[in-house]
This record gives sequence, structure tokens and C-alpha cells, in this order.
Amino acid sequence: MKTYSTWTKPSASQHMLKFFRHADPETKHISRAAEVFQKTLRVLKKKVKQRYNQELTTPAQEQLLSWKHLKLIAELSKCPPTSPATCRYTHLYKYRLISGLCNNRQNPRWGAANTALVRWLPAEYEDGESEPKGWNPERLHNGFQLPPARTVSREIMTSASKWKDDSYSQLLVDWGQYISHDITLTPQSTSTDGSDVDCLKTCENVHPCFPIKSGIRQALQRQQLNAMTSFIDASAVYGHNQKLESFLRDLPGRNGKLAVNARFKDPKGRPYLPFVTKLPSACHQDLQGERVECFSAGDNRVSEGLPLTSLHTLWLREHNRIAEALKHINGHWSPEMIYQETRKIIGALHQIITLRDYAPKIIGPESFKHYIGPYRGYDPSVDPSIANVFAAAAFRFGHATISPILCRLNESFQEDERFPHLRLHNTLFSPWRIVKEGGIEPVLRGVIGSAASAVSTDMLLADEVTERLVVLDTLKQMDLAALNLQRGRDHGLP
Ligand code: HEM
Ligand SMILES: [Ca+2]
Repeated sequence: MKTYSTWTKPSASQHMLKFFRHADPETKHISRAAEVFQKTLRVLKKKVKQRYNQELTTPAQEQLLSWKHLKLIAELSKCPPTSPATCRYTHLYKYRLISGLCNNRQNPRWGAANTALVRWLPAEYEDGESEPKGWNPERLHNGFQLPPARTVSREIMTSASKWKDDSYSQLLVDWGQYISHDITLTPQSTSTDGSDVDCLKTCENVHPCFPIKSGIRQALQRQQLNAMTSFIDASAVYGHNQKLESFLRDLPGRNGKLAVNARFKDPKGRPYLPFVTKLPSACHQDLQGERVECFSAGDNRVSEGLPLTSLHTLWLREHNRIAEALKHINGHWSPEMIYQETRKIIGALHQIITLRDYAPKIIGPESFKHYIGPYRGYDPSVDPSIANVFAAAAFRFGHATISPILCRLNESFQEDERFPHLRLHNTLFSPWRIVKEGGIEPVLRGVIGSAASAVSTDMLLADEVTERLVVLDTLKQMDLAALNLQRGRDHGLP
């Protein structure tokens, strides 16, 4: 029988229906999905017949069907569901929504992009509602004023050197940063947020001001957003909204692949990530030759450091490699299906690497066994949203493992004469060092060929990041330890 859809062959789904009718509760929803899908298929075939007076038989018509089907999904994810009812169609679609919505049918927003970081303990603001700790110098905490974050950083948290950890390579650190960008991004507001109203001078409810006039309730406390999908779903590769996703895809190529850089390739002809569209970008430049702009990827911090950019580049290439292989063995698949199936595999690889190879090394195999253990199936009662304390404090432990030196190695895993090791601050927001200094290989060899910086029990940060950290937009020098402390106060972490 002809394949009409991106989902499954009609014959196969009929078979599935029979098969799953008596299956266990977890798989039963698949039978309902198959049922609804069959119905939709019938309706759409009828409509196509009425409109074009044709049967759905050619690949072009097959496309039309999958396109309509996807349009429905697209519409749904444009209007965030507010009740479980609005998620009712998404089970037609066997792939994760790009926004992470509707993963949990009862709680569609759990883990979705742009939802509040959850609290494990109520926030502690100075005024109870929104003022960061340390906002009002008069207020004492345990009988003391909070010291300025920068003083704590300088006097307690900074170290000129880092010990090396012989058990693990630097990749352990870099995977941590990479995967933290899959699951957390706390957007920061600008001071006026594009409005001419000064919220300090009004008691009216005028956008963007919402003065709180009555007693303090937890629900009115300031909360922070997570712009990323909380799921490990390779959102750092594909983005977390449709606009970004479309930008990152090679839609004209009709091959299910991701778009690649149109200007540069590596010395062996392998692709790089595309550049950002807003030019000139803020990234540093090698003053000789052509500009190399900041790269774009599913996460906009991609150009922050060379190992991070290298990992993003690897995943771009891996997506395109798998997409090509899938196309090769499934000539009848639509570009959409190749893309989605590849995205699903890439997402799974991110989960495997994180849960099998990363997390046990960070918390120790015993803790992993005790707190996480083997996967026992989907539990719809668990809210998978990232917690505020995890994004703003716990997972930032990684900042104490950042090495002040970035090693680059040649094919013999020796220091590369042409591209020597670099002090960290010379590598931040400098994608030109990938494009003009040998591609991602010297960096990747350095990452797997050098020892990780030890997570010392005193949690000191290298002075490279406390004195010479660069942040995008301003490219100003900042202090990562002070930022972390200040962020914790800003978020009202208890
Ligand atoms: C060269 C390496 C790294 C640099 C330069 C860096 C830099 C930064 C900066 C500038 C921020 C924003 C700070 C703020 O304004 O609050 C940040 C946030 C964060 N970093 Fe790193 N980081 C690095 C490595 C890591 C590693 C290894 C991990 C974890 C293992 C990590 C986890 C996080 C997390 C969880 C956040 C909070 C993200 C959010 O919710 O917005 N980082 N990092
Ligand atoms: Ca994610």
C-alpha cells in the first residue's frame, strides 16, 4: 500500500490498532493516536478528492497531507495551550513539539520553553515579593549586612591556578556547559523593557508595571523564566521556537538537513554553523582578512567558547550525516520525516550521553544509583521543569571546573605549533579561531587529550573567569563568581 503520511503506513497503523487495543495502559494512548490519525487521514483524503478530484497517490499529494498535518501542529504550538484540552491534537504527532509544550497531557506547560523556573523552596526577597537580597543595605541577614558579591569573589572565591583531575578529560567540563545550555537559559530584562513608563513612579497598573498593593502572597513573588525547554531534547541544536527552528533548517534543500555556513568550510570541506543574521555581530575578530561573525545554533550562547562551539558544530554535522543515511535507506520519506526522525535520534543521543556518561561521573555512581537509577518508564506525575535553585546555583558548580588554559593539540596529540594553547579569555566569543585556525579538530583533541580541572572542594574559580570573563552584547569584562552570587540574590534563592 502507498505511504501517505509522515507518520505511519495506513496498513501498519491498522495493524497497530489491533495490536495495542489490549496493550498495557502506557501504550494505549498509541492506539487512540492511531485511531484519530486514521480518521484525520480519511477526512483529508476526502477533502483532497473534493478539491482536486484526485486520489492521494503521488508524492506531491503525500507532501500536501503531511504539510496540512504539520500546519495543524504549527498552529497549536503558536498558541500555547492553556488547558489539557488544547493539547488534544498533539498526540497525532509523534515528535516532541519544538517548544516542549504538551509533553505532559495533563500539564501541558511542564518543562516547556518560556515557563517559570520552579521553586523547591519559596523565594526569599528582601521585601518578600521582588527586591533582591542585598538591595537595601540597612536590612540585615542573620544579623549582618550582605557583603558585595565582588568582594566575596575577590577575597574568597578566586584562584590563580586549578588542579588537574587525572581521572577525567576536559570534555567532562565542556559537556556540562553544553548540556546546561540545552536545559536552562534565564533571560535578563533590560531596565525599561522598551516602555516609557517608569514603574517606580506609578501606582497604576500600566504595562509593564504591575504594582502589588496588598499583603505578600507567594503567588505574587517575582519568578524567573527558563527560556529553554527543560527536557534534554537537543534544543541547543534545534532551538525552542518555530521561528528559530525554521531559520536553522535547510528547508530549500528538501533533504531534512540543517543549514550550514554559506561562506566558510573547514580544511577538509566539512561545514560550519551558519552565522547570525544581525550583522556586524558582537564577536571578536582576527584583524587580518575576512570577518568571522558569531555562529548561530539552537542556543544563542554558542559562540561563548571554542569547546562549546566545537560541540555545536559536531552536532550540526551529525544531524546532517544521519539525515543523509536515513534518506538513503528510506527513499520514500518526506524531508519533514527525515528531519524529525533525525532530530529524535539526536535528542536521544543527548540523553544517553548525559545520563549514562556524564551525570554518574559528576554525582558519583553510588548517588546516581540511589537518586536516579535505571529508567522505569514515563511517570506523568513528575514535573520535569528546571528548578530555579538548579539553574541559578547548583548546576553552576561547573564554573569551578573551568580551566584557565585551553589546550589545542595536533594530530599527534602534541601542542600544535601553529595553534598553541591559549589563555581562556583569548578564546571567548572568538569563532574566528575555529574558522581560521584549523577547524574544530585542534580544540576537540585538546578537550579529550587534556585532564579536567579538578572540582576542588573549596569551589574556587580561575581568575581567568573572575577577572577577565567576557559577556556578549557588551563584550565587557565581568566576574563570573560575582555574577553567580548576585544572580542568586536576584532570584531570591533561600
Ligand atoms: C568557559 C566556560 C564557561 C563560561 C565562560 C561560562 C559563563 C557563564 C555566564 C557568563 C553565565 C551567565 C551568568 C549570569 O549572568 O548569571 C553562565 C550561566 C550558567 N552556566 Fe556557565 N560558563 C561556563 C561553563 C559552565 C559549565 C562547565 C557549567 C556546568 C557544568 C555551566 C553552567 C551554567 C549554568 C547552569 C548557568 C545558568 C544558565 C541560565 O539559567 O541562564 N557553565 N555561565
Ligand atoms: Ca531542552
